Amino acid sequence: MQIDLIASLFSLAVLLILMGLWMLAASFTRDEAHRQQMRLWALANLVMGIAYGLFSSRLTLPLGWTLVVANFLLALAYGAYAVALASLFGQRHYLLIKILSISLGTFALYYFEIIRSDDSYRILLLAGLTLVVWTLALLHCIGAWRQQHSPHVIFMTLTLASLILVSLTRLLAAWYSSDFGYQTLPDFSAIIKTTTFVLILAPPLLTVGFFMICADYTQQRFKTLANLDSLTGINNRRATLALAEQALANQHRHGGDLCCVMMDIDHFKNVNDNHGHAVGDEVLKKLTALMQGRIRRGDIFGRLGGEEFALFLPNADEAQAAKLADTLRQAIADTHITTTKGGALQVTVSFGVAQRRHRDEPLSQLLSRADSALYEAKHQGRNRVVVM
Ligand SMILES: Nc1nc2c(ncn2[C@@H]2O[C@H](COP(=O)(O)OP(=O)(O)OP(=O)(O)O)[C@@H](O)[C@H]2O)c(=O)[nH]1
Repeated sequence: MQIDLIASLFSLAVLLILMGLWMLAASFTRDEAHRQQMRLWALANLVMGIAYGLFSSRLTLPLGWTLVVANFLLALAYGAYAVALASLFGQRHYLLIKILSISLGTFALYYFEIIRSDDSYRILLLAGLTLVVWTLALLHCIGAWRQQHSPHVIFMTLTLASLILVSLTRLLAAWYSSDFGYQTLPDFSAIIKTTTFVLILAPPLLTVGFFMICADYTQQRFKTLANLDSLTGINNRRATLALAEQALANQHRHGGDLCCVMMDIDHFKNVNDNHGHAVGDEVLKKLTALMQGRIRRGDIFGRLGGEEFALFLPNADEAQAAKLADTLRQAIADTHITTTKGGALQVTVSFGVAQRRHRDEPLSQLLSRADSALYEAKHQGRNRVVVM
């Protein structure tokens, strides 16, 4: 099979520029959390498009300089891919290693292409140094894959692994062949044909993979946001009750105790009326942080709405739950909450505790009993714990 390499390279250049523009446009409409990474990737695609455009015009432009500039742009674009990946996955960038590899590669290119006109060493060095950048990109993907087995991260990992394999093959081929080069394009060896094919295919595949990972992340972020209370950042009512249902189902299966603690800030209306709604919001946030710092990892804590919170304690009986509730109550009562408006204020909280009576008691009933206990605490004068 004869491959028209020049036409393939030119088509790839056009494809990459179009993909870059598409990614850039998409970055404006997508979740802002990944906007910067998408723009960096888009820029890399545009740069890579220019690089492949230069490669395709190698027969019309001065060959040596065209190769040096095009390969430099290519390395830069792959470096940007790796940085965008690291940033998307929230990992270390290893910027210094990436910059060093790209700089060394460019210098080596210049030296072997312009000064010594030695194609074998050019390919050898370029393969070696791009290998470093691709390996880092691969490590970023493996790191992300370990945290979550997303099919798109696996796709990206496999594409990068193929690139690395191809790069190694070219490296070995360059090492063992003396007249290795592209000048006799239609006749070049099967190894070069295959590896070039993979190299050409990789950037669009990686771009699609990157876009899909961004889409996955956006979906996950929105899912998480839908479960969080926007003011305090803890579970909202829906998420709290869903987690509580899970805890009840676990208790049903494995046994053990389970308690529900309902809490409500006392006379919170006065805080709003006397200090303003913004201060009320600050109080809600600070009290949430205070309580969150004092509960166990496996406990389920959430804001049911307004100034009402719920805490579900797996493997805790009534006495333990009441003890924890009283510790929280005391800690809150002792805290002077400083607000951005200046001055400190103190609030108290009432607590209602109920233990699940039997393994079949539904959540609604447990909540209702905890709520009655809370009502009783308010009725008895507030700032207290009542067990139902
Ligand atoms: N700042 C702020 N206030 C809120 C928020 N949600 C509910 N509130 C206020 O919380 C107050 C609740 O008042 P009430 O239900 O009368 O209860 P309370 O004043 O705490 O009195 P008791 O519960 O009987 O001790 C109302 O003034 C609501 O406007 C919020 O997100 N931010």
